[in-house]
Amino acid sequence: MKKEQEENKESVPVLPWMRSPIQVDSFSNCPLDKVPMLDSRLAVALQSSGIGSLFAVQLAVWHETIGPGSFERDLCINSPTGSGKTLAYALPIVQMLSTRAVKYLRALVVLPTRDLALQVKEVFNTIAPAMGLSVGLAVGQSSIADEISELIKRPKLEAGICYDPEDLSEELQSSVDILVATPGRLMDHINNTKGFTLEHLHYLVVDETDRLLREAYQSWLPTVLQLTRSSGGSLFPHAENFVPTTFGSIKTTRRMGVERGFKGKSYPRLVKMILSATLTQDPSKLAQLELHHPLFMTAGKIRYQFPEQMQLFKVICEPNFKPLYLVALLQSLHGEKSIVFTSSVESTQRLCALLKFFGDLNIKIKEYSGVQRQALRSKTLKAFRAGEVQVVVSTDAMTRGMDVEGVRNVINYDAPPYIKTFIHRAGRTARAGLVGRCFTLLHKDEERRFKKLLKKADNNSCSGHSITPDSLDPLRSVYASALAKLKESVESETYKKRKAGIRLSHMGKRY
Ligand SMILES: Nc1ncnc2c1ncn2[C@@H]1O[C@H](COP(=O)(O)OP(=O)(O)OP(=O)(O)O)[C@@H](O)[C@H]1O
Repeated sequence: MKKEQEENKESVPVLPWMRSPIQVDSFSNCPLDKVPMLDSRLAVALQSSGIGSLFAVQLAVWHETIGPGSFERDLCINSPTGSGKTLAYALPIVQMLSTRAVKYLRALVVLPTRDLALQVKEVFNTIAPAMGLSVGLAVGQSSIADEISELIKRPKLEAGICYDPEDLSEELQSSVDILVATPGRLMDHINNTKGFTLEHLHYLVVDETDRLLREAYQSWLPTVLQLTRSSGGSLFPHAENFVPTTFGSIKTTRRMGVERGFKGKSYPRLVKMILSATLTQDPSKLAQLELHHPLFMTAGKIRYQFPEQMQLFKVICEPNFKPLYLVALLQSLHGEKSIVFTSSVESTQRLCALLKFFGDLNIKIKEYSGVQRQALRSKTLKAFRAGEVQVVVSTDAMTRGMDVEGVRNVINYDAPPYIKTFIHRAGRTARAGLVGRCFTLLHKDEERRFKKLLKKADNNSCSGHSITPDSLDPLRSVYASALAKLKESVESETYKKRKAGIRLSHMGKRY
């Protein structure tokens, strides 16, 4: 409810700087050889990963960073799902850091989940090595010891000499220039890892900002800002080791009324880039980021947008027969890669079990949710990416940012509760300018609410998609037996759980 109020309240931005944004859609795709000042090594790396031109948002951000904008302002980017926001920030950061003389941790990218962080690291991996830069990951995928050995370089010690551990910690150095992290593991390293420091940080990217700002995660944001804040003298004591590029440096002139006390003075500062397809416009939330003379970049007039190539459909289902409609719909899609979203872990588990009891549907279906082990989630994603799995039934754990090539359909098995959820779920398809379809299964009495929800977004025309009796009727008897099997399996599981619970409570009494 609170989120819904926020969505309505924010339709006209309160903050003056948000009312005159840079319109991203006034830019168009630009071939790499026409991108001003793009390092030729970067162009080669991009081309070898199949990228021949920059998308609109990438060019717009390039303009404000490497181009005339010269990283003068912090960037707040609201651009639709699949429009290429990751490269939009990765490219200028990599190009800027390529001239660095000494290796320090200079760029930090924070994401809300492990899978997203892994994905973003892959993007950096396609361009950073070509520029001599290394990228690290702090997400808790491996043990903390393994992660530390990836992130921190130890000095080579001479055999036979006794070293004071305190002296050694002074000599520890970062092995990476860019770190992609989730807040929890980031805080672990800040608090406990010897040699891990943010004192040389020049770039902070907060991807999926609205989601990250909603969660406090051990006060990660105030901590990062505190650790990178000026302490009176030079903001970055080792800034002299950072050689500014010929394209513009991150030395910036503070403006009066923006940061008091720095009028006319120029010095390096922490550059922030925040991004989302549904960027918050709430002043109190944005204030937490302590933005420097922020520049708002957005695509289109309405904040919530479905990708242009997205087709929206609603499927009206008979009461109690939604699973039947889902199966008929999946069959009509003939094994195209699809994601089915449900409203909860329990709903995901039950729907997956029910689909299995339907017998051989000729479609490989897997479950994905936040309560699964990371290894299992990664395995599912890998199989889905490879096309070995055609349908993933997921909770909203897959809603944001996940980029799986070839997803043609998103199916809202349970209607999305908020427009933000709808935008992010639907945005798993129709990415990078490709076509995609989003189906929402509804009961008749949900239709009005759904219509209201859609009105909040641009590109919102939604057609009816009917599932014909021809495709439903042959499935009815299988459905009845699948339901009976599910009921049986749920009852046996409940019985087992209850029994285990009784045993545990007995043990509790005994010990
Ligand atoms: N210039 C480009 N040319 C071709 N493909 C691109 C280009 N830039 C990005 N892509 C591809 O577009 C897809 C979407 O990019 P990305 O994941 O960065 O989108 P996004 O805007 O961050 O989406 P979301 O809001 O859902 O996180 C990816 O598969 C990426 O490889």
